[in-house]
Amino acid sequence: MSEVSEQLLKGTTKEGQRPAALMLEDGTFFTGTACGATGEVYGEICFNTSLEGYLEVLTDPSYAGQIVTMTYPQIGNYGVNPEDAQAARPALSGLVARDVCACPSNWRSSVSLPDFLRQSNVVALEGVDTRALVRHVRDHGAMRAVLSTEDVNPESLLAKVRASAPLVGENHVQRVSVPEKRQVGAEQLPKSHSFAVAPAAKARYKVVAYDCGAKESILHNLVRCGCDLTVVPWNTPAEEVLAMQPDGVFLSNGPGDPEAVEGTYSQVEKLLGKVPVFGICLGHQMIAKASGAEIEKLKYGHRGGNHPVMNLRTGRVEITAQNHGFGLVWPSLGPLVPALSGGFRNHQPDLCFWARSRKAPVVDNPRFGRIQLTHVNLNDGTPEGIAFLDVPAFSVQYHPEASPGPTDAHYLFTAFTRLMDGREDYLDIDIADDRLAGWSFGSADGAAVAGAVEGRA
Ligand SMILES: NC(=O)CC[C@H](N)C(=O)O
Repeated sequence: MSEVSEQLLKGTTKEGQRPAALMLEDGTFFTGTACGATGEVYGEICFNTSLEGYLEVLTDPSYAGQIVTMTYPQIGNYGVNPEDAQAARPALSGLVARDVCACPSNWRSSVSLPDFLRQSNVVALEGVDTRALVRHVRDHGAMRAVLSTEDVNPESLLAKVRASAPLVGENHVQRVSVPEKRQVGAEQLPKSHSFAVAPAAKARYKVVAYDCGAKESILHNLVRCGCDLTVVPWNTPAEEVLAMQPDGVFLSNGPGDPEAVEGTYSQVEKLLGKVPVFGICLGHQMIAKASGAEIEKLKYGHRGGNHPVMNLRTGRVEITAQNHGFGLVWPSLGPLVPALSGGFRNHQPDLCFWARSRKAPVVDNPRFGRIQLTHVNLNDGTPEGIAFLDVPAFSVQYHPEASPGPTDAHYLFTAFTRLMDGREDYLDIDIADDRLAGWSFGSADGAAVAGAVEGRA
């Protein structure tokens, strides 16, 4: 027991449920009860602060290799509606929660969360003091963890977690990408799509989407904006993509360490400048890697539905959904272009600097010319969006599709269609214009917006 932290936190147990335990690699130990599948799983411990959307989190392929803790204390209250799932099955390693509801009340629900976890073979633990766990990760950083319903012995769990593989260096993308190409069009859109108030725009853009573990809602948003999608595996050669003569290429989100996804970023390097490119999250990191940038591992990442991001071009703050553990090192993209950067020094953004500046600085990238920093996270000042000024490409680290989360950043999908239209002002979109894409921000008149979409198509 000597190696095991003093902080042995006893969780609550529900009658009739099997005991389960979570051990972190630094010896911090939590106990509670099993509320999903039984077994023993390994992964990097992380936490998500969304108040709702647990099914979308559970089925987001970007969580492969991670044990996710939900900070909201009651999880499962509204059950599980398969139409909200982001992939056919969960890819995460395990789930940790304070209290999981076995008797949901919701007309859309078809199964309770514990039943879904068991059917999907997700090992889950409840009864944990998730506030203590999250504070620990926040103070000490992301680390390896083991979650077990088979073994609750601290010594043996500690030995096992210390022998497990770290997230860094491992390619998790290859196991969540599509095995072969598939088409996604309006017929694949779910019948009930929260916030969508109009039918999908007529398909006008032929887009090839690299699937590194794409969330379905990202693909659906692209379709709603008028994209006819050919979804291809993560390592599809650029030549094959260009031979399809697409109007644009999309790079999806995805799990794990971006450094390990050379199969994608080496192809992106060959696509930039030849076709309009848009990337989200891992897709953004792929574009950065293709441009020779450095990527850093964040202390404990950003995961939730309430992260403020400033659009440095407009000065507008968006409340965004986030899920990433790595980020771009902005100065590594190239030397600053002082004439376009308002006299700022070229350093990694920090909160005070960017909150005051509201300038979108530009660097000169040796491979692709001028690149502008378009978005920063206002919680910690990290870079969250870039736009290339000499080739048609842009990307964001956060999630305009939300799912779960607010839809403030939906305009980025519309921006992609404008980029494919060859518009220079593609990024400078007013939310009112974005409503033409058939998206409600809580107050839209559905009929009027639907009419506008018909007119546009
Ligand atoms: N959601 C994502 O695409 C995550 C990207 C990457 N795996 C990260 O953690 O930073």
